[in-house]
Amino acid sequence: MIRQLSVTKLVHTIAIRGCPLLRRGVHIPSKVRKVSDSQLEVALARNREKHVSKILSKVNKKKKKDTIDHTSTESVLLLEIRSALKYYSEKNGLTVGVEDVVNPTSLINEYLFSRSRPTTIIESMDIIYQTNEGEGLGLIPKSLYAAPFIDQEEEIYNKFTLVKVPKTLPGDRVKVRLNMHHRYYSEGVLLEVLKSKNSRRDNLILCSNFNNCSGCQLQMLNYEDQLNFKQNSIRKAYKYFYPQLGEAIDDERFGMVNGSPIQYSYRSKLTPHYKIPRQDKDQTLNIGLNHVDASQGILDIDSCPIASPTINSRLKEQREKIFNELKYAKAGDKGRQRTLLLRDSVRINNDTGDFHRVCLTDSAKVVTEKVEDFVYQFNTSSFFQVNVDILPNVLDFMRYHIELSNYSFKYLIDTYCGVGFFGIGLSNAIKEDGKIFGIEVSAKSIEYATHNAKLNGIAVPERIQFISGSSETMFENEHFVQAEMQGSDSIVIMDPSRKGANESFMRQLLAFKPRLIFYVSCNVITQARDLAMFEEYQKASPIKYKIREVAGFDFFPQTKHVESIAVLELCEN
Ligand SMILES: C[S@@+](CC[C@H](N)C(=O)[O-])C[C@H]1O[C@@H](n2cnc3c(N)ncnc32)[C@H](O)[C@@H]1O
Repeated sequence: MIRQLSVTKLVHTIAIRGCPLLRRGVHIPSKVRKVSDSQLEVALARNREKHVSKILSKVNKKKKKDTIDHTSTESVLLLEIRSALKYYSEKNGLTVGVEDVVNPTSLINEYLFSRSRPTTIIESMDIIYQTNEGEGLGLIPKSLYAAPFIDQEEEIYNKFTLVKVPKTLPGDRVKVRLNMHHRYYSEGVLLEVLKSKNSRRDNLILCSNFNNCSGCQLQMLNYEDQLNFKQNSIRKAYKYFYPQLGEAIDDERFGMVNGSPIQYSYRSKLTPHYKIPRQDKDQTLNIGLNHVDASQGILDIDSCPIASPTINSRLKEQREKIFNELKYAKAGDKGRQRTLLLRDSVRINNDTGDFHRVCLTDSAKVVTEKVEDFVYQFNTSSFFQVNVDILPNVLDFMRYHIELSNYSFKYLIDTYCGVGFFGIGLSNAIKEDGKIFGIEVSAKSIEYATHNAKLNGIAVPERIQFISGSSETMFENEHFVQAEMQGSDSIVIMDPSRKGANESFMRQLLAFKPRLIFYVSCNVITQARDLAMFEEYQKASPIKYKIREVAGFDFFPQTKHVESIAVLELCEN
């Protein structure tokens, strides 16, 4: 089959897959047709569209990153695929391994581009496994559909395609359309749930966009089942990345998830996006979140049931505004993607102390939040948790563990501190003559953390001090060193972003020897990896820690996400 491809698509294909198109007789510009794969890349990069080299470097960078990051989504999916096949094989007395689900290059290429891919409908497929991304996996014989797209029959004889389908559960029988094919799996789009032998309850789904929106994954489950799914995600992460914990992971309390006080209307921030149409006549404008089928771009949404009521009413107003202003879009802005900011904030009446919630849309405005008796202010680009209702429960959990230590702590060290949430929120949990240190890489967040300390009447720098810098530099910071803090008097909280901490931080943490450590994480995969690394360092050291508890908190009901808090205590020698 001869097909015209844009240079961008061609380069993308070459960068990702090698140059399969040459072998398949796809049209390639004559200037570069008779050259080797690498020459082709260079020729395209030098001679054709300006952005080609940019695209190549981006793809290469991603490839490079992926090869070293075992915690990337793709690497974890491969672990999940192995688990799914093992489970399926054991259940059915078969041996299906990853080698049996490999997609040949010709098949991958055939389904690469949304505009030209074949329409393949699988009328009936059973979902056998649920990944930690909340997607179902089903297995179909390749002979069912792949014969026209392969070079040799052996490539499909007795082979399977593993199909990943969002919004499905083990026990569902589904009708799907096949989309992109990757090396070990394919993407399926759910067309219909034919039958379910599981706890699916479609009548629980509150959102009319649920099937198409990439935001939520679990609305069809009752809340208890959602929490069980999340506990299972925590357990799987530890089994994959910290298997040394052994049977402890199977304990029924391990990773048990604390529910959110509210399961809808909890999100205090929403950032829908839209693309300004290129043509004046083309007034189709979708303002919303990504479609679950990536080839469909942005899904238009006019309300989101997990977002707060103030956000939803403001969303309607903002959408109107954008539609009305479309005709005034500057030529240079056409085709550009824009993000709409919707941020809940508290308005406090200084005379009465009463407060109510409003929704901000201007990124220059300052957000105010109230958790327990503390007030926090920050700019819209600073990090702050978006489910404020669950935060008192998290602080209570930490206070419980502090009390359990039966020790009067003098120091609280809040690493990756953002605008000071934990340091300020737990400031009463240490001795009156003690001190709190916070460190954070964003200088703007540190400005707000210091402001928040003062706002809440905590003496800066005598009682609390926030330092701008990378968390690893905390341990050599002059103020930190001058305070002559003893690890045995200290609690360290670490709350890194999704990529987790790093070797240097974990080594310094061990050397500092805090009595109690809270590792708060929005990515349990990197948390488990870091704690396994921490255990490795302990082997060469007399300092030993025990994991007192790993608990989940459901910061994002209806979605696949879970916050995991690991509590580590120093073992007495
Ligand atoms: C998940 S947020 C937690 C913020 C805060 N603990 C809270 O709950 O609001 C992670 C924070 O770590 C910061 N960060 C990322 N890398 C860092 C590093 N190497 N050192 C210090 N802070 C970092 C980010 O800017 C972000 O504010």
